Amino acid sequence: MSATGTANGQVKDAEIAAEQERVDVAYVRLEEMREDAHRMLQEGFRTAQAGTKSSLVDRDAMVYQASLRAEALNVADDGLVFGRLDLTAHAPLYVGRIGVRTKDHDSLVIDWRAPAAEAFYRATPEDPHSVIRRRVLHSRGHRVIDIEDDLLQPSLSDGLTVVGDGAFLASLARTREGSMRDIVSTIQREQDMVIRAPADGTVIVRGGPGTGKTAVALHRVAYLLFRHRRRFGGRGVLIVGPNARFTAYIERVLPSLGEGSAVLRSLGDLVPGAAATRHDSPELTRIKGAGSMTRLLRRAVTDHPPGAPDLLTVVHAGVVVRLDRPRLDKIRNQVHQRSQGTANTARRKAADALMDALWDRFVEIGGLVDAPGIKKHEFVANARDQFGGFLTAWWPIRTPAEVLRSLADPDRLGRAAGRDLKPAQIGRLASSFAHETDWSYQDVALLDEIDSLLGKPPRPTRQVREDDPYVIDGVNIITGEEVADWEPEMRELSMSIDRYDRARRVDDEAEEATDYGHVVVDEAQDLSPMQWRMLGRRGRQATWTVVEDPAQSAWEDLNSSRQAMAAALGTAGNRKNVRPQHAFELTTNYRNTVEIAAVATRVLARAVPEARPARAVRTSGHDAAVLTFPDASQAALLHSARDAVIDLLGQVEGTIGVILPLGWPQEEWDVPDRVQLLDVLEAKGLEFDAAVIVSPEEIATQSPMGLRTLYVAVSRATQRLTVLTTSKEWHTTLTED
Ligand SMILES: Nc1ncnc2c1ncn2[C@@H]1O[C@H](COP(=O)(O)OP(=O)(O)OP(=O)(O)O)[C@@H](O)[C@H]1O
Repeated sequence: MSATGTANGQVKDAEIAAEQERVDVAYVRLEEMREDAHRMLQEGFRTAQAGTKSSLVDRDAMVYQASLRAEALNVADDGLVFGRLDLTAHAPLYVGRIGVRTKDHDSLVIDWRAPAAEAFYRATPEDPHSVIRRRVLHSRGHRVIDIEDDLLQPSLSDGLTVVGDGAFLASLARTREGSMRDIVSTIQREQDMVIRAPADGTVIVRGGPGTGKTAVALHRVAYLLFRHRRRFGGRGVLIVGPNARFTAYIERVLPSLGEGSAVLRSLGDLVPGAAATRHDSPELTRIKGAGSMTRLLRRAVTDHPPGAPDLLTVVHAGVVVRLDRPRLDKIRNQVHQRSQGTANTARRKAADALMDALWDRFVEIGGLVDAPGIKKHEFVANARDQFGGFLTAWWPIRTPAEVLRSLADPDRLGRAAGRDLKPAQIGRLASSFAHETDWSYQDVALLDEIDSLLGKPPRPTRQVREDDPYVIDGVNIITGEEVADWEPEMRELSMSIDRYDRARRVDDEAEEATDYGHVVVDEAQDLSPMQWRMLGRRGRQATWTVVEDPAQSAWEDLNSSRQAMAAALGTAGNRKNVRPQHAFELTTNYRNTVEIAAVATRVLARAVPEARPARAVRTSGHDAAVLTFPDASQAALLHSARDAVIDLLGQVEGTIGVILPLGWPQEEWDVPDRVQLLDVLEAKGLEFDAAVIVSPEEIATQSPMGLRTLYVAVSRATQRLTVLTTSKEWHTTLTED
């Protein structure tokens, strides 16, 4: 039965009041659960005072679990219950942010991720999953303010009231506050299929702008951590987005779902100690991102390091033994070949090889005639004392940053590049590495590659090994570590320090775990092969969720990138090892109004003629404004953009994004904080209530994938879009079908 007319309001109020009673009961119980969690936390701290080592470990685990729980319970306090299902053969079920049970373990609210909640998202009139009526409860804090019903089996609905007036569509039109929100109460069926897809292998999600790819990927993380906590909670979940602006935009979603344990990183800050601050030019991006950089970097790591000596001289029994540069180079090459390029780890091998070569040379030049009967180990013991300093300079322990900076020398870069690059490219690439203070996004992937080629530096053992041949005058010349002749108690102490260090390293940011159980990659269409290699190293055993829209790709050579992606995900290679892959497509655009989507579709038709646009569902009655300023200068266009912003400030309440071509000045405007100026690459994945696009003609032509980048720009707005162009032709392109 559908309530109509003035009665509608009263019926609805009565229904809301009834739901409120039910919700209040859940909140009372939630409060008790929070008290329990706090008691557990305190219990944990009391155990700490008891003080034995094993109780400390128990304490840590207990406090950790209890604080996670307390956090999740706090988060659930806002809009705890958001759904109700009336079923054919079961009492009504309530769906909420977390599961709530009575003291006797009867279910009051089921967690949205639990199997029983699936029907809330999946049921349709064609496939009702025994649901008669689905009801969404909209709340503010503890108060239910609106309800919206869907009747799935009208023939069975006797006695059920049906109310609602399109609150879902209305919720899509809400004002944006600058950061993304969770969508638990309104997840759509096709989105739910992705969120609950099998945990094995790889899930690939494609869809146009605004189809909820990012939202869905984040909810999938919450789902996986809830259903497979042991598996994914232990090894960790990594979420990677394109840039720091984007990670700041999405960082509140998981905490709002009670999930604080996933690691969120941008492509620019995946490598500890190297934060990217800029994008390279399209040409340099293409060079640095290409898979052939692997070869170049391997050669750079195995080359003679800058400043390394060209001559080793030792004197034994009056015999002068020399190893010159060609001999030294040969030794270096052999050691690298045997150690497969992990240069830092190979220092001990290098020391051994030098010793062998010195001895061979000593014999070769007749040393045994001058010092008859001398044994190799005597010669070696003597020679070692003389070559400690040489070894540190000739085989230095290097950092990735030093190696990359060393390629600012065009000769060195030319040697490393071999035939992979043209001379002009070498010059431009070399000067890009001369930046002293800032790395580019692509540089970060190169640093990571170098890190894997260098391997870990030899680790100090903190144990005295008097018999270690490389301990000279109390210093281990391989690791650089000082070793005193410690008393046994000291040895004991040093070992426990070591244990402590290892334990601490787990939550030390600089040494964070690099092999995750699950990796989520957002905006994956933009990744270069080198970036895929960087991600692959963080998920060697991982399952993956990859989210992308090829039509928004800024990366030119999608094919090479696809191969690198398959290698990272373990979906390439022979059939036996191939991990299963589940592909999904999202088809509804929840962000743009129909009017804004129409402009985006016109750009898409030029950028990727064969692509199918997603379907926008919300009409606003406001067409996009495409304003033409023939022959306007950059300054004049920026001035007009500012005027457009001032107009928009009166039209929308939330955020306004001014999207500029790459390299345009992002000048200071005297405008409220809700206005942001950014370049097109920074706009990836973001959304604003209103967007102002400046110079589509320049965005479209300033890189080979410019049209696709423009497609990103025009699909950011939820309510209003203004475009400023100097070109009549672009005016026509954007306004006429
Ligand atoms: N089921 C839903 N209920 C309510 N809002 C939704 C739903 N799905 C998506 N949205 C909203 O639509 C907007 C776009 O979602 P999202 O940013 O995840 O899209 P996307 O596919 O990642 O877009 P892009 O490709 O442009 O990065 C967000 O504001 C999101 O909250």
